[in-house]
Amino acid sequence: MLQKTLEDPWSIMLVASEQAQLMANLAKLINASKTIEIGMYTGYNTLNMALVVPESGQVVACEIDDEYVNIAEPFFKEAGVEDKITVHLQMCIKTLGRGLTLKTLKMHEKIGLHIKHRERWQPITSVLWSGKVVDPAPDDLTSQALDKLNKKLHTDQRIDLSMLTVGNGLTLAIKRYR
Ligand SMILES: C[S@@+](CC[C@H](N)C(=O)[O-])C[C@H]1O[C@@H](n2cnc3c(N)ncnc32)[C@H](O)[C@@H]1O
Repeated sequence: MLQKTLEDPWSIMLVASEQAQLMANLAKLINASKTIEIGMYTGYNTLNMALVVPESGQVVACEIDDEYVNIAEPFFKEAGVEDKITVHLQMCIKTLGRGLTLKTLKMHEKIGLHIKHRERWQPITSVLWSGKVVDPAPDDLTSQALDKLNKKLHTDQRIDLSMLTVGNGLTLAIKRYR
């Protein structure tokens, strides 16, 4: 899957392997049985999650580009985890509107979603966006959105935050219980 993805002109979108490994370990730590991937791309992290959730586990993957779904699905099958994965080929907002409650929630902020969730923690990738979040250009809406999200999370009293300089930046937002 990795090799196939690296042939794609947009392979820069691929999650960093050390991020994927950390998220898999965290998912194991909390015994996650359901995960959602918002922006699946060629399915690297979706497969990563499907390999760590239990047999009865569920991985929901949102993707709008069928080209990526077509790349991903044979690899899910080859890994023997296709029964755990449900791919929704549509705008993620439609899938998320179905009242999913999930223990681990990966939000790709480029999608521009603010998700209110009831679960404990949420990893968010690409929060550094190659450093462009430091001084977003006036026409760079993605960097502006990420900068806004980072600042919002930083002051949010409902969560504890860890922003890791791994890959393109990984934020772990952990809900406070008190
Ligand atoms: C940075 S890539 C995700 C990388 C991926 N999570 C991985 O494991 O490597 C973002 C993906 O989100 C998809 N996407 C963008 N907007 C979307 C939307 N509104 N709903 C669903 N998918 C979306 C894009 O087509 C792209 O494949």
